[in-house]
Amino acid sequence: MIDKRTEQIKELLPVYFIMGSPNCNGRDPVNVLEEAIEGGITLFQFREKGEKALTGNEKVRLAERLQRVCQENHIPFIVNDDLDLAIELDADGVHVGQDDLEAGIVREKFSNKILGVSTHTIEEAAQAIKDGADYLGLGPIYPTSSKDDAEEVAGTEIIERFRDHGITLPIVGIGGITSENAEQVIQAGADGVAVISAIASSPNVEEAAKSFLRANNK
Ligand SMILES: Cc1ncc(COP(=O)(O)OP(=O)(O)O)c(N)n1
Ligand SMILES: Cc1ncsc1CCOP(=O)(O)O
Ligand SMILES: [Mg+2]
Repeated sequence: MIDKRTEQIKELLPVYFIMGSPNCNGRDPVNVLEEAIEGGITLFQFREKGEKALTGNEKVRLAERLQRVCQENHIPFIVNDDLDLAIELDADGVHVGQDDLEAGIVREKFSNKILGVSTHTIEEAAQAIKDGADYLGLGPIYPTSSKDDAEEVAGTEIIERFRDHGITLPIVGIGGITSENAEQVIQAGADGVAVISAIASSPNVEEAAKSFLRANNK
């Protein structure tokens, strides 16, 4: 039986927008986020990484501004990697990968919050599920220029493989996803798509977000 929490998490995943200041082409990330919300994004992850990424107090201040926008619009605010920041801000959740803090430790220290885990193999997924993950991030599905240390491109086959192994946890595909290929990701068995550049770098952020909603038939 699929429980209520799983259903609630699935509802959040259709258009999962991820960004930080390096992804916004010099624009104020607050404006970019407001436009993406206007376009219908369903979840937001603050990922302050890459060239000229903010650190220390500046990072915290930006996170607070973005969190406020999320709160005003009832969009859950997820923090990438940084559990201390998530605890400090009382964020709605954390996303960790295989090189980050162990998911089990995050679950212990940040119980009752949303926990997302990046996995690339069935074994990693089994461990993430044991650790209490709420959803799995699978990718990169397609080539991406938003993550220097990305693993090899996995294609939509990785999603089909996880589903064929009986993994029923909510899944979001990530990496090189555009409104043109998003439907294939959903058809492979994902509950949503996680997107950086196709929304953050778009000349029309609101329209870009809307185009993902259409691709997901939402
Ligand atoms: C939704 C989602 N899925 C996967 C990732 C990638 O996480 P990770 O492998 O830890 O890489 P970084 O994003 O930390 O560079 C993600 N952030 N979100
Ligand atoms: C964070 C991350 N993890 C795997 S691919 C990726 C980058 C996704 O960015 P884009 O949507 O611009 O390809
Ligand atoms: Mg990480």
